[in-house]
Amino acid sequence: MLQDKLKNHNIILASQSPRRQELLRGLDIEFVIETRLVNEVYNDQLQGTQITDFLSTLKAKAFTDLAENDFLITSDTIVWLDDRALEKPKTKDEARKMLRQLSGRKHKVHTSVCFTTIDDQKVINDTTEVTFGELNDEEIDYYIDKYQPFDRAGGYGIQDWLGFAKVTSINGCYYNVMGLPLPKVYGFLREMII
Ligand SMILES: Cc1cn([C@H]2C[C@H](O)[C@@H](COP(=O)(O)OP(=O)(O)OP(=O)(O)O)O2)c(=O)[nH]c1=O
Repeated sequence: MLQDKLKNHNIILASQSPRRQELLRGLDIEFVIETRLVNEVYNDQLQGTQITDFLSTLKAKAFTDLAENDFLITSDTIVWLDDRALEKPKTKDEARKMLRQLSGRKHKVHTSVCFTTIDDQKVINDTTEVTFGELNDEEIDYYIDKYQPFDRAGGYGIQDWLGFAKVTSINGCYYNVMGLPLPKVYGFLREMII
């Protein structure tokens, strides 16, 4: 089993996201959490998964002191709509604007995961299509005030009220929307860890 092979490795999840921590725990893998400050800036020529590939790799760059058996996992998620990335909203107005844009439409959620060891680095990504029903202003304000989605890409969490009430369909991995494409991560670890 993967769990036995992983005993020789020190898995580090470099993420402050409570969702990512909870999701990785779901794979029954032992890991430690270590976060470092990263300035998440990218070239605006990048599109879709190019952005998340770049940012997940950038998050790994802060770890210049990996030990022999360290296995670092960094990740990034964006909402992609009308050829633009919706990241985490900084203000209530920004969140409101994002949710109005997402209302009644289909968008993509891209997540990349970067795996780094002392002498190797690989990036995988996954894309899920999410369709929202119509959101009115009362619902949008209720959601923002109660759930404060400022730490969630696109200003929403599929795992909370808005997801329950308004996501009418998804095409692809649910966990990818929450921040980690778990079956892909598990498959990758099984292949890579010997
Ligand atoms: C779309 C969506 C995003 N999210 C979250 C997952 C990520 O935490 C966040 C996207 O921001 P990220 O910049 O990918 O991650 P982060 O800053 O939260 O954490 P870290 O860089 O330390 O790993 O949005 C949800 O929880 N549910 C959703 O439905």
